[in-house]
Amino acid sequence: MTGWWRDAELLREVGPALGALYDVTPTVVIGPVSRGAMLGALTAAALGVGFVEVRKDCGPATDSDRWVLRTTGPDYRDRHVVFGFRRGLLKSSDRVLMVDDWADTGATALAARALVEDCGAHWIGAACVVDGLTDTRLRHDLPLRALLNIRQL
Ligand SMILES: O=P(O)(O)OC[C@H]1O[C@H](OP(=O)(O)OP(=O)(O)O)[C@H](O)[C@@H]1O
Repeated sequence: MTGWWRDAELLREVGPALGALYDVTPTVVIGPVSRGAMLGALTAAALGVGFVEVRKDCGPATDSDRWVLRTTGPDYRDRHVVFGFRRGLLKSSDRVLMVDDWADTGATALAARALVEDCGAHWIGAACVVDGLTDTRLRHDLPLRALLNIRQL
């Protein structure tokens, strides 16, 4: 999928398209490293809001600020990944859109939602390029919306 960004037109259009998946306008976009961060930044720029990178296996040991951290359930590679960011980057008044390239188990998106809730902020949902959810209930429960379903690839 990373080869898609080589196409200039697709690169220009993907941020606005992801940003249009929900009617609610976010005040901030978040995206997990690495591809979610790249796409999230494009989406935030298209929406005219800021962006927060959800970092992987990184935390307060690197600085003195307070962090929020969540460990995923088993993801598509059966890993338990610790995601987080500095607590001060999200305010309780924020409306937060998560962006990623694809979802499989949904473990990454569930951890991102938990982080947003830990900050007392409003979670809008996850916006992905490809919906490959194995547990289809998560599509509604997260919620998760996507530009493509994996069956279309
Ligand atoms: O629904 P899940 O099972 O959680 O899987 C989806 C996640 O996995 C991929 O990231 P990956 O961990 O491969 O990181 P990368 O973007 O750095 O390649 C993808 O970019 C999502 O973030």
